[in-house]
Amino acid sequence: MTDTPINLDELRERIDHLDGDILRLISERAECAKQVAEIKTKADPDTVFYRPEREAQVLRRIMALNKGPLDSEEMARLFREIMSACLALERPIKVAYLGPEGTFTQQAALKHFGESAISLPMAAIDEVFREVEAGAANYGVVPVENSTEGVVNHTLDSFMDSSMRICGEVVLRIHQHLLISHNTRRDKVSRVYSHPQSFAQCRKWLDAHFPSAERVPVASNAEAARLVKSEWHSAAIAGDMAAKLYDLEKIAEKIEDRPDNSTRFLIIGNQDVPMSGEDKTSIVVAMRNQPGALHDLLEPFHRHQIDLTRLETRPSRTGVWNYVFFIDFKGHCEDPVVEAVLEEVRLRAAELKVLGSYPMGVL
Ligand SMILES: C=C(O[C@@H]1C=C(C(=O)O)C=C[C@H]1O)C(=O)O
Repeated sequence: MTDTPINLDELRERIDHLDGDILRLISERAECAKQVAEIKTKADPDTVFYRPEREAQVLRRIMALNKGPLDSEEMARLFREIMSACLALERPIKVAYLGPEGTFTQQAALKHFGESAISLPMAAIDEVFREVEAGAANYGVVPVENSTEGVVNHTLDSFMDSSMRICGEVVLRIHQHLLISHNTRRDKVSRVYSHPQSFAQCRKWLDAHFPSAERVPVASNAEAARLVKSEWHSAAIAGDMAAKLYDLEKIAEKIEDRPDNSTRFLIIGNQDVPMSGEDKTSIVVAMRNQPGALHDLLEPFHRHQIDLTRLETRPSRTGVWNYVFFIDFKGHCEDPVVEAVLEEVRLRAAELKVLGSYPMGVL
């Protein structure tokens, strides 16, 4: 900016002018995205318009270019919505998620795909998998691990029986609140509803503030919020989306015991995602039940200096899958070093399945 405006009218005039420019530029961008879609359709009528690796690159570039005063995450969120709207011009993406409406998984789905996506609540994790497998939804969103409470076993188990690929990940900071309805007597709260994971995340806070309230576990935080609506002596622990959906009042905010409480969600789909430059790969490996099996499995990763980000064990359900390990590591399966490691692991394992390579969560 060269000349500094001095009064309110001048500033507002300048803002109107800038808004006109922004509007024109967004429309131009949307025209470009439409043309990309036309080119893609010409090359292949069944093409998928959504490109996770390209979107991750766009967002990373915006964050790197941003000089403030808005912080980079905020700026990336705005661009996330612009991309979401551009993509919806062609065909809105349908995303199945672990419902009901108002859950953190829905929040994760909208954070990843933007508000122009159509989000479809499912009653269980395996239903999310089935909906995407059947083609009724383009993608699915399921929770996989929480920093306080650990792994979501249903999700790992669903991958064992499914051909779904992992197309992305999204990490959400989880803030839990104590919510009441307008007719709850706040001095008479004798019962608290929530999902068991949320109770576990707020255990110390509840022990300190509501030691004698009955804790009633329910299927989701959103369900907890719904129940509170009609009970004058109950409260719910849930997040912002559920609070807004059921119009509840927060009597205590951010009551999670750990300030860094976050949950990682996976995006599942039918797509193999090309390299974005900063990627992760998830595999599931069955090892024979013999001494040193885990060492044999991990040794090639160590030798090739591949950074493991997660290792989980699940009991196998068949004879072949003696020990089943879920491993996440940095790198893409088309990277020659990763290819070499996977080849070595394949020789040592009873079975190896690559669940997908995908961009590391940006937002
Ligand atoms: C425009 C494209 O298609 C979609 C829209 C994008 C965008 O608006 O920037 C990015 C990736 C795709 O999801 C593209 O592939 O470049």
